[in-house]
Amino acid sequence: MIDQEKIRKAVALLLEGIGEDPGREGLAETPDRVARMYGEIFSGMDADAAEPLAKVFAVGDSEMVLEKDIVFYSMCEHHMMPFYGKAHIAYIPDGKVLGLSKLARTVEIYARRLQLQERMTGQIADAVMEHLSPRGVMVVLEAEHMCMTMRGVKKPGSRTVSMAVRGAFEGDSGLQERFFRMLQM
Ligand SMILES: Nc1nc2c(ncn2[C@@H]2O[C@H](COP(=O)(O)OP(=O)(O)OP(=O)(O)O)[C@@H](O)[C@H]2O)c(=O)[nH]1
Ligand SMILES: [Zn+2]
Repeated sequence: MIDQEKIRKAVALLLEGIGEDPGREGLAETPDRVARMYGEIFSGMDADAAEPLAKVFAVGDSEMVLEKDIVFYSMCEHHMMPFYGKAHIAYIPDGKVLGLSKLARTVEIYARRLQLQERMTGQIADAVMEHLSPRGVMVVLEAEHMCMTMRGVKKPGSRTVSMAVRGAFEGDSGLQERFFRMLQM
């Protein structure tokens, strides 16, 4: 559970630490604003992917389903700076499909935490496997990390691509190629 009072105190201290006066007019409400903002951008801390993934629809035989270009914003756990980009998720149903919005809701749950891109990629794949039990799932995330663009090595435009495969996609380069072909369509 997010402790807004602790965040407010920490932000006031942070302002002092960078040499600001937390009491000056423009900053007076900043600790409270940041606490509310963190409540929003870390809302995934209190969320469980079991909830969006609980509602499924029965289907007969079905081919690969790809939900692509799901925009996400997350925060890297090393610098607490944003990383953001797109998630692409494919699964091969085994008699059940998800409501279309549910994969995007699952991405939101894992993005709105302090994250590592690779861990988030695996968590999305594992959640879909666990709750939908499809024949297989493949997740690709592409993102720009502000800790690499605004500071540090300063390489704007560089993107990190991560992928996770589970079930039928594991070791099946043909299926993985079909994923990338569908992504390009
Ligand atoms: N693998 C991985 N690395 C990340 C992610 N987000 C940030 N990083 C990296 O985490 C590393 C932290 O490295 P450190 O050497 O501990 O920190 P630093 O001195 O600030 O490093 P620089 O960013 O190189 O200045 C950096 O290389 C970041 O680019 C992520 O999602 N996945
Ligand atoms: Zn970082």
